[in-house]
Amino acid sequence: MDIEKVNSMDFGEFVDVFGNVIERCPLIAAAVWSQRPFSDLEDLKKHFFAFIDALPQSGQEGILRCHPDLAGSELRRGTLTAESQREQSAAGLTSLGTDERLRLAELNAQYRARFGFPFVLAARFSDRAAVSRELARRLLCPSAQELRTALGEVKKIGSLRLADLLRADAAKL
Ligand SMILES: NC(=O)N[C@H]1NC(=O)NC1=O
Repeated sequence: MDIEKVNSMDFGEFVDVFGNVIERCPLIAAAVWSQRPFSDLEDLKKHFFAFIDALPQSGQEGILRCHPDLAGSELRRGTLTAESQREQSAAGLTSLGTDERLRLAELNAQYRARFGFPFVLAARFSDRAAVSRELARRLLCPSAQELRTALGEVKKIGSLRLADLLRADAAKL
């Protein structure tokens, strides 16, 4: 999809297409639409990220809380968004053995109890061993640093989703 196509989208179409660039936060796409036209993909991405950066800490933590746990109950129940399902599957989290799943669940619970939001990691840049390792490592980080790290991961996830959307549509042309 070229940027002219993006710039020509009405509000409803834009939110339909870009509403899950940031997991379960269509409000961000709704706000970004008002800032069109965009010069290119990078510019579009910058608007998504600037919105996140401008939020107060409570809003940034809210974004993190919209993310499902990695290898958590939503994956087991089949209620993940299509994007999250693909990402967790790519990291091998859909085929964990019981022990590994329970260990991740325990680490996820400890992380949430410590920081007040779920552990977020761009699963497509990772694999099942690295997810546990990172989770155990980040559990020990100071809160302010951890908020920054987690928001960086949200941006990595968003970048990959935006790139997919623009590429996928190009393939159809
Ligand atoms: N908790 C968490 O990191 N979830 C996200 N990570 C990812 O790559 N997709 C998600 O839904």
